[in-house]
Amino acid sequence: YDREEHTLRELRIFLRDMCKKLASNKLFFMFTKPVDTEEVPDYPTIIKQPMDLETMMTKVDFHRYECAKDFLNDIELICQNALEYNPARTSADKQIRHRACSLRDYAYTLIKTEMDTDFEEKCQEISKKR
Ligand SMILES: CC(=O)c1csc(NC(=O)C2C[NH2+]C2)n1
Repeated sequence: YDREEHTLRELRIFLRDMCKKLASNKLFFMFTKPVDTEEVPDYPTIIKQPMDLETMMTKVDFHRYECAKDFLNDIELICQNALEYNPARTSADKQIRHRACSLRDYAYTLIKTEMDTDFEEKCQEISKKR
């Protein structure tokens, strides 16, 4: 039991660092906080499952991620939401779509290069048992 809790503690430390790195990149500022439904009233009519990096940091602290795959699923959600909400040919929409794709690719690459494969496999085994 303790060994598993130690593994998940180490995962949370890694994922907090991931959130920090992603949120500190100016390119991704529009993904750092929930969309303000006062400013953008049609957002919740289009995007049914909003996600952002600040919410993800809170989910880390609430032990909502048991492996990096679960974390990347929420990164994917941020990306898909942005592609859905910004479909237009305008440069504004194109720029947000490009940044959403950059966020996704940067997150996958950070995890692939900085996380030990065996460690993620151990986390996924723990996650399956729970
Ligand atoms: C987080 C997100 O995807 C987002 C926040 S504002 C926005 N889009 C716009 O403000 C307009 C540019 N075309 C609509 N997208």
